[in-house]
Amino acid sequence: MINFTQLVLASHNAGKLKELQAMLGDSVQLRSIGEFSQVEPEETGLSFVENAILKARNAARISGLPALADDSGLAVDFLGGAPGIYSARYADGKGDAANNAKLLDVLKDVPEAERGAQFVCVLALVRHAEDPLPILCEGLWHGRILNEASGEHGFGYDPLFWVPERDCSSAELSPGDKNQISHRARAMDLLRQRLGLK
Ligand SMILES: O=c1nc[nH]c2c1ncn2[C@H]1C[C@H](O)[C@@H](COP(=O)(O)OP(=O)(O)OP(=O)(O)O)O1
Ligand SMILES: [Mg+2]
Repeated sequence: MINFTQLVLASHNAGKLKELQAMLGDSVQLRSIGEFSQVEPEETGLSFVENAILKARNAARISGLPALADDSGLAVDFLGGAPGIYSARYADGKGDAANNAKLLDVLKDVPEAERGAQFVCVLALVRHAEDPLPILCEGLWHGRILNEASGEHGFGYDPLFWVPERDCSSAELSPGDKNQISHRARAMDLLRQRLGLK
């Protein structure tokens, strides 16, 4: 069993760091790749898995530490799974508010029954940059896209994502509640099992 006490998180997204560190607890310290480099790798893969591995390898190479990457996004049924791996770049890199505005606009005449969507999270863990056997864990979270933003917590598309099991938006959940049930929580649960942390 590999014993990780320090991992570099291959992400420049502060929301992910907060959530993943809260899920891991004190046994593993996540260090942000921002401590080592501000340069973000180009996400050239065609799948969440490819982009997660690419980001993890890049962070391991730069930091010299084992690296965890999170590639995630929102797959909207009506849009055939878009924006998917392009979720962060949906409004051409203009950020979360612009991404959300674009999604609301694209779906503006779509009825509730056709607004189903999933958050997707793939976690990739590599022991070093050339690791031939990355650990991969996936989590999905089913919900639907609201007609307007609601809630202040979380990040990204959280204000637009209706969570049926809680009858509120993902941004209306407390951070602790979101971390129990989200796509990221499900992927992290599998990762902890794989690492023997539970
Ligand atoms: O729990 C979530 N709640 C709301 N939105 C979320 C969530 N999880 C992913 N998302 C959205 C944010 C971003 O639009 C895209 C991830 O894109 P993704 O490339 O994986 O992350 P990123 O560019 O923000 O940071 P980085 O690549 O440095 O890890 O999906
Ligand atoms: Mg990204």
